Amino acid sequence: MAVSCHENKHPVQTEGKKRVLLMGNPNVGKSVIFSTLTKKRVITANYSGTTVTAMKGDLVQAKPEAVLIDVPGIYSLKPVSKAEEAAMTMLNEGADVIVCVLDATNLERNLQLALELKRKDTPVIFLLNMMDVAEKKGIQIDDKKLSSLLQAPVIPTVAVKRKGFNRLIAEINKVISGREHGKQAPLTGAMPPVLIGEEVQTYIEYEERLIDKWERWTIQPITGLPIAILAVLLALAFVVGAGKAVRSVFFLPLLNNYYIPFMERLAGNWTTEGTALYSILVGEFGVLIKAVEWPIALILPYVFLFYIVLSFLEDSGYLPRLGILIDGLLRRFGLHGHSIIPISMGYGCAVPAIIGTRAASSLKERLIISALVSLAVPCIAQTGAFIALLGDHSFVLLLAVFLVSFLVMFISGSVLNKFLKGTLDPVLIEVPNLLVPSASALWKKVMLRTKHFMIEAEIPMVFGILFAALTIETGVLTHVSFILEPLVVSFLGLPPEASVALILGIVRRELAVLPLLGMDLSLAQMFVGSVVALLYIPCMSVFFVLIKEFRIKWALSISAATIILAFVVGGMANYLIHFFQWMTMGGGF
Ligand SMILES: Nc1nc2c(ncn2[C@@H]2O[C@H](COP(=O)(O)OP(=O)(O)OP(=O)(O)O)[C@@H](O)[C@H]2O)c(=O)[nH]1
Ligand SMILES: [Mg+2]
Repeated sequence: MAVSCHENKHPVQTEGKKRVLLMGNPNVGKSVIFSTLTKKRVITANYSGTTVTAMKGDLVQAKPEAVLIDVPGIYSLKPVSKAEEAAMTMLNEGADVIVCVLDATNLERNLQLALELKRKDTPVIFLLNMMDVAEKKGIQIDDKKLSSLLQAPVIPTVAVKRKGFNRLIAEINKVISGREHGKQAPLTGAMPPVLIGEEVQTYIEYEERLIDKWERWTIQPITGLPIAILAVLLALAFVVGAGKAVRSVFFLPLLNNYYIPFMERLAGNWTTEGTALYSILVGEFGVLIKAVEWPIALILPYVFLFYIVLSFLEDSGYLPRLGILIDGLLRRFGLHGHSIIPISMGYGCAVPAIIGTRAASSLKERLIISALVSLAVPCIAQTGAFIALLGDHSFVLLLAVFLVSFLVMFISGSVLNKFLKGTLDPVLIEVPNLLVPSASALWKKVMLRTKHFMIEAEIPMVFGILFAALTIETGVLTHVSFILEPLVVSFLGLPPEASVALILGIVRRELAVLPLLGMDLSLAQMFVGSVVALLYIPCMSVFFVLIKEFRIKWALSISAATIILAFVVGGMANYLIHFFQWMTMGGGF
């Protein structure tokens, strides 16, 4: 039996359990099925290339016990990206059964891979997913006929509503228990996908819905560009406006009126005001205060709101549409429209953005995206810190920091495109169906990401703050500031204590900005400090991801380039501001 021969092939990964592979084209619903059938939360989104590494989980209700593997999406068995290579590795490691998910709204294209998988020596169960969307688009599929043409079970499903899942589990159990094995003959002389499609599909007249109209409007440039501008502005207004409101109405009063006085009283019970311990606990960088104020009161609202917006854009299928509109612009710096997806993710956090580049088809493209995201795309935590620093003083300066970010991205992208070897493969951007995001899926994803942020941010933040408090109290910082003084004071025009931001910025990007909040800075100094922080070295987690994804050579080169650029651009900003100040004060010609 094929089952036993596979057992020997992968004893480690599946611990003797049966191995069920979930395969199919990108963006057909594999990860939704995986999350439901394993109770393991993985990220799903309405664009191709969401899953870039295989995920494993125990298949609930499987008899005998089985492991379900969510394999990155592939179009054919010839991999063109890192993610697709990972998919092929999973397939080559063998399986007891393959569950091949087909998108019912795109049957012909999906059948290409279906036929390739069916020619393998492993039983396949086909799922005809997205049946709800197909129905609304007037597509009817004769699943029984498809089943006889493919010589395998075909189960119509609506993954987001768990429709068809009982039958799926029953079919999987039949195969892995050995009851049905052998019934499936390998496919020989099958019809080409187009003919199968013609044979099993009928299109019926259907009334165009509003969402169908939006599908057209969002990609035609004449309507698409104003929609894109409106979408970006709305997203910005929502994150910045609602974030500020939540902070000032809820978090800051709670913090200032209750939390800080309480902690000060508590510290006062343990030690007396003025001692080093008191300062370390509740002073300028008091760990009891800043470790709550910074990540929770200043940053968390923005993180939460940003992930609502990003998840909405992801699940609706809007991002690839935006990608099509700015494809021409992105091609100037060696990228193409689909790169909008990792770049948008980078505005949340650079780590998943860099990992997400595994879906890209060339190393050059992966490197350019990763470099840009590490260099000039502020993560949401850092953006929150910019809003806290600049938002209350000058909205124009806040926009100016983002303008610098775009300029640096544009220039460094063009330079990298010129100097990095390799060509840009002509990639067709797949346009997914526009979907109305499900509120519960959206909520779960936002909570998952916010939880990750809190876990990732809080520990380094506590250590960073503790480090700052200790170095200030022991006087070490004064010595370090002295070494950095020519750079920080003379070149960047910042006060000497701003060196603490540069030191902490190594730990996390927002820590390169937050210490500036408590300093008495002029608007010019705030702007220069923000520009330096924006471009300054990627934080530690990003650095380690760069090493893992590329080689240490690239991680070091990207980090060195960012440090140099941060100081050069920051210094230039300082000199330019002073030059203009001098001119406007009558010193000019
Ligand atoms: N309406 C509807 N939406 C679905 C259905 N199945 C999945 N989706 C949505 O389709 C999108 C893609 O789902 P994923 O599970 O991320 O797709 P995937 O196959 O894992 O994609 P990759 O990881 O890119 O290969 C998500 O926005 C899902 O919510 C379905 O049956 N009906
Ligand atoms: Mg997936």
